[in-house]
Amino acid sequence: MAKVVHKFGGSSLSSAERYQAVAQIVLSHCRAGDCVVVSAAGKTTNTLVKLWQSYQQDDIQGFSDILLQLENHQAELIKALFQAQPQRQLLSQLDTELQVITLHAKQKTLHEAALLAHGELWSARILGCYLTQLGFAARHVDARRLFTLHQGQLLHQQNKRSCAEQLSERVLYVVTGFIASDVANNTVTLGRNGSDYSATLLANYIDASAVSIWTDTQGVFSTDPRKVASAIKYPKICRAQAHLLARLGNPVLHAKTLSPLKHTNIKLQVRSSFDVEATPTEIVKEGYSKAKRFITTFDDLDLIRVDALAQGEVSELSHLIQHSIHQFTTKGEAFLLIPAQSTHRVLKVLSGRANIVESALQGFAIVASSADIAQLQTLAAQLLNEQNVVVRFNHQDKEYALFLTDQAIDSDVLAILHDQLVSKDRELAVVIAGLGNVGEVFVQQCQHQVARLQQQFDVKVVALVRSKKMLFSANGIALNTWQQQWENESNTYSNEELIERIGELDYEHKVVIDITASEAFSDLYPQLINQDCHLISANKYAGTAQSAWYQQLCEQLFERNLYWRYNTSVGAGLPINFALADLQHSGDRITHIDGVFSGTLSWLCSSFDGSQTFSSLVLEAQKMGYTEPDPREDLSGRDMQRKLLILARDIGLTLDLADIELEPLMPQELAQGSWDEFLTRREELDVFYEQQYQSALAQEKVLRYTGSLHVLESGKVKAKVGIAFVDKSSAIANLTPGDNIFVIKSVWYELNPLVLQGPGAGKEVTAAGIHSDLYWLVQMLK
Ligand SMILES: NC(=O)c1ccc[n+]([C@@H]2O[C@H](COP(=O)([O-])OP(=O)(O)OC[C@H]3O[C@@H](n4cnc5c(N)ncnc54)[C@H](O)[C@@H]3O)[C@@H](O)[C@H]2O)c1
Ligand SMILES: N[C@@H](CCO)C(=O)O
Repeated sequence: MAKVVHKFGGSSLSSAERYQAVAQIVLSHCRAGDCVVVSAAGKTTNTLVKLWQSYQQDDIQGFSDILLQLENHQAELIKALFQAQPQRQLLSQLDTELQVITLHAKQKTLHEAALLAHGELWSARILGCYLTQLGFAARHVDARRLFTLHQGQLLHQQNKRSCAEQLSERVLYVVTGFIASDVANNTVTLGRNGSDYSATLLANYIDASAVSIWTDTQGVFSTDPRKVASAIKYPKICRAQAHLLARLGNPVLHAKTLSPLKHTNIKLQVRSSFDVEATPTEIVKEGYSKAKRFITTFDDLDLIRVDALAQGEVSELSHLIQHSIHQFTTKGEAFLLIPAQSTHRVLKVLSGRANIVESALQGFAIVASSADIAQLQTLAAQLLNEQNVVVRFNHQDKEYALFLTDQAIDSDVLAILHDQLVSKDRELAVVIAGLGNVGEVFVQQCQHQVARLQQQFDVKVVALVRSKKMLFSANGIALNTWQQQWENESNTYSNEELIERIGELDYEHKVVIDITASEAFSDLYPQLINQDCHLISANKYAGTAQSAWYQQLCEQLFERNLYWRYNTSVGAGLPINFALADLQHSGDRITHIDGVFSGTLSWLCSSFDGSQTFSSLVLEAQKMGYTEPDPREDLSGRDMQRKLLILARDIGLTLDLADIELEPLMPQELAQGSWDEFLTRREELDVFYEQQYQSALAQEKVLRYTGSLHVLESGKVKAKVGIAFVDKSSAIANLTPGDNIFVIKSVWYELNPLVLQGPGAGKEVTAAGIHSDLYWLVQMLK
């Protein structure tokens, strides 16, 4: 079973209550085999650093005071969490360790990293024992036995083996963060945010499926939420943007934390241990999240120009000063942004190769998609000018723009920048399934139509799905070059992958447009609804599924506040569903629906004059894109039966297909077998049709295929689709080939019915009808 690594930072473990809260999280979120990585409790590392400094300064009194402070804090935690024997044992272990520290200090043999390691060792031990006390099989582990470095480089193969050997039992392992050892068994630390790094490293070594970083913030925000109340918490951001933010010094994630995940599928999330119910931020792989906008601020930085930088030099410097250093090149010159208090150390290392360009700078960087960055930079410059903020240095890169200023960017200015620059547009991700006759035309029309919708809503087509392959791009597919993108980037997929990828989309709204003729695809609707997708269907299968399934689908949509539009499933682009809905909204009661609801059958019956065989006309209708993929769905009357059922359900009737009588327009025997077999027997269809045609003529009538639904006084329903011989002068006899006609009677339209007539099939009108559904969905979401 896939393992998960959970990491709890110091703030999550700052008191006995916090340990108890963390233990509850572990009990509800972890299983045997998972790992929990812990930092030192509260400010323990800072106190240990002070202890080290007093040792170095030979401050004996200071040393013993700080040691006592540490002892009191740890003893307080132990006494609050344990009793009797476990308490005595933990206190005695603590006492022994403090005595060893005192002894080493006296002997002048203390080591900095080994001293700092105590913070994590104590938290792992306390949490491990506390979980055991609660009955959870847990064991604390010293990460120095798992992670070994040689000359500053982690020995990945060896570490992977150590993890496999030492973390093989079905218990929960509570592992120390931050620390490792070198090949001579000396303690080394993994640097700033080292525990996060330990967690992702461990996840890589044990092939975990996910890492959760539990912290005191709720996730990753568009800007500092303590300064800007309207900061947006993003449920998903992609790794590249998280990495860029980290390089720019944003404190939520460190660049190093992300590196062990680089070529893996391990999921990473940042979530609050103080608010377990809050939605976390997931850091997802490229393509699984669209680019977000951020403003990250800087304080007290120096800008230095460097002659030449060796490979890896910036990360070494960054390690030295325990802070991210942002590096960039502009006009052929290399620059570094250094926290002012560390500039001296950096310049010393770069000895003579660097000089300060600007000092004591404040400022911010806007991070956004490359398509937006130039426009955002111009807008930011204007806003700063309006706010009288002087820009001392400014740099635009592919995915960010940097503004270094004299004054601090206070909360008011930051709020203005955030309001103007960080998009809060409402967004809709569109997934289009089925690129056949109608689907291809729909995508063509999308170019123009999506551009129109963009004026009201941020609409992006993010996936094109055929039966075997799909093209998925969370940032949006370029509609003018989609065929090319399809050639280069489409992939085979399974339904599970499709649902998972749709679930990963971090858009405010999502819609799946089903232009397939596939029952199997409509079977996915409940899963799509579970992923919060609205639905638009040209496909009739879900609308005509068994009542129980259909009802449940409608309830599921209702519960999740989702919309389902299916304008084109009856009458192609004709607004029949609108007409029925409008009548009912105005208090009317519909009693009769009669007419011709099949474009194919309308065209066939109106076009047939005996000059060519009926089956050759069927093939022509197929070519024109009127028929279902298998035209027998039309000839059997099944397609029209489906349409009548959809209309019946629209007027509030609980019917199933079996409740609608059906008379086929072809011999029953031709329904079996493949389409090719049908073609070899097409003469049987011709003979059948000719006979019906002649019978109608003999009665001085014409042959049509019609449907009718009557709601009787008693409330009983009579519904039928089948062959009809109609008067030559009737409206149905004189339909333009391919047209549908709906004759609606209601309480208010009783003697003079409401009639709706027009093309009932065809690629263009149907595709346009689906666009109408998309338009109305956007209006409903606005
Ligand atoms: N043709 C019309 O005039 C018209 C009018 C109204 C409604 N419709 C409905 O629109 C739908 C499409 O009609 P069409 O004429 O374009 O049919 P089509 O057969 O030309 O196209 C359907 C496409 O869906 C694809 N497909 C099948 N299963 C799939 C799956 N599981 N996932 C993704 N794609 C899949 C097929 O490969 C095919 O390319 C049908 O449900 C039809 O009833 C058509
Ligand atoms: N085959 C269908 C397409 C529209 O649903 C028809 O001819 O009416």
